[in-house]
Amino acid sequence: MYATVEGGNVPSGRVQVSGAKNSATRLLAAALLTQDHVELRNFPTSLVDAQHKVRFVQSMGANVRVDEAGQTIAVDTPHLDAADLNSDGYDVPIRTTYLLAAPQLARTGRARIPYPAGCKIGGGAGGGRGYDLHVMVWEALGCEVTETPSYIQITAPRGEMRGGSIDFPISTVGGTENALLCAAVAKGTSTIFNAYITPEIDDLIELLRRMGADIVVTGNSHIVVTGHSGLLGGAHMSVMPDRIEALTWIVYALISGGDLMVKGVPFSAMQVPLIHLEHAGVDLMGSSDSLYVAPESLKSGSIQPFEVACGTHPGVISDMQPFFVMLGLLSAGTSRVFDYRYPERIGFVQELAKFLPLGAIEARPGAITMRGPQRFSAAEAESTDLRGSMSVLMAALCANGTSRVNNVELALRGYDRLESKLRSVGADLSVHDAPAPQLVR
Ligand SMILES: CC(=O)N[C@H]1[C@@H](OP(=O)(O)OP(=O)(O)OC[C@H]2O[C@@H](n3ccc(=O)[nH]c3=O)[C@H](O)[C@@H]2O)O[C@H](CO)[C@@H](O)[C@@H]1O
Ligand SMILES: C=C(OP(=O)(O)O)C(=O)O
Repeated sequence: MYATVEGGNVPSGRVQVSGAKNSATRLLAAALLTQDHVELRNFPTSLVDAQHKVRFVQSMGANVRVDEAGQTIAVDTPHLDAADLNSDGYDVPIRTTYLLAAPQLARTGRARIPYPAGCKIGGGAGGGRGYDLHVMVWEALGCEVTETPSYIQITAPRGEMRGGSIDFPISTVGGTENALLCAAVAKGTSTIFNAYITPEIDDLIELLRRMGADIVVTGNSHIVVTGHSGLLGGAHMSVMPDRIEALTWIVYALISGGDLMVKGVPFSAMQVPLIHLEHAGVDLMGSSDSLYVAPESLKSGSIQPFEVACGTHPGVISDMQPFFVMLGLLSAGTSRVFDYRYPERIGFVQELAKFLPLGAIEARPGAITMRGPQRFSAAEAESTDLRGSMSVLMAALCANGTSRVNNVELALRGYDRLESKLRSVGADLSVHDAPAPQLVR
């Protein structure tokens, strides 16, 4: 899949932020922890990651009805089992497959899940993204874990998970989510130490509570879950808006010189990133859920050079790193972005450099330097990861002329209805559902 971009159009209009990928995909997993009805509103139904997960849980027997127009899904799961899938059935290119273990374990005491995939942004032992902490969660709750070539098998020898103590050695989003789901249906009490509670995990806790789970949170890292010893009840809930998408639109408006009304901004989930924008000289005008971004938002007429370090919430999270890089390229001087969480998340820089003069940007693990202000020139580039792909698309949208971005499905993993949203504000991007044609030189 590739995108062609006729760049240089200045965007103008209103854009609605969709439900968050990093909430929706785990709420869908939680929705399987019951045989009753669960309805998820503000669900990003066109998101590639959500579609993969819906397809996989359907193949395991869940009944998921998708209402695209209403951005809602309805989930009923009287039966769920992955035991009959063939090995191709486990080829699911998303990260959060580990969250599909708890719903199977709660029903049958055994589970098979695809290996976690997702963006190749390093981070784990050996350079890949690890899943050892998920194995740790299952084992802490009394399960045995076997890794086969096609899938991971998890078995609760006594037919159900038993409450236990889970002490994370690092702050882990996925690990905390997995621990919550498993502990909610286990027998007995589980304690999660050094949990990492992001806004999306607050969403997950809220849905689990609505489904009847007993979860007590103390401070921001200690959770006690009194297990239900089996499945929970039904519930309704709305997925929180995507804070990374909100930042993406704000930065796009700033670097393109456009004027955008960004609707559905989750302010409380992105206070620190917004403070960093203010420090870079951006004057954001907003209402309770919207921000208006226009050339007048730049108090001195330009973005001021800045340094930002990405870490854990409530700070600037690593998924926002490429958008601060884009902002730095437009700043009046040298800006730096440090990524302490995913230091190897720099692959996109060499693709972005194709749109820029030599020396405009350079990267080493954990640190990216931008020398602005720059203008982008049309180019052909590859997508390296979700946010990197989106930042390259942004460069193409700002460059005069025709650009091509290959493997754009990576961006579509995280941006719901991207093509139509861009078109609605006057930008010209077309997604082609075919392999990228060879370049004729
Ligand atoms: C689907 C989703 O929500 N993904 C987000 C989540 O990823 P994800 O949940 O994978 O990130 P974690 O917070 O778990 O990872 C933190 C660190 O722990 C490592 N680790 C994690 C699990 C494990 O079993 N072993 C291990 O070594 C990771 O490689 C990383 O270095 O948080 C990342 C950091 O904010 C974001 O970039 C991703 O968008
Ligand atoms: C890295 C990301 O997601 P995932 O963990 O799903 O690969 C992302 O959302 O930028």
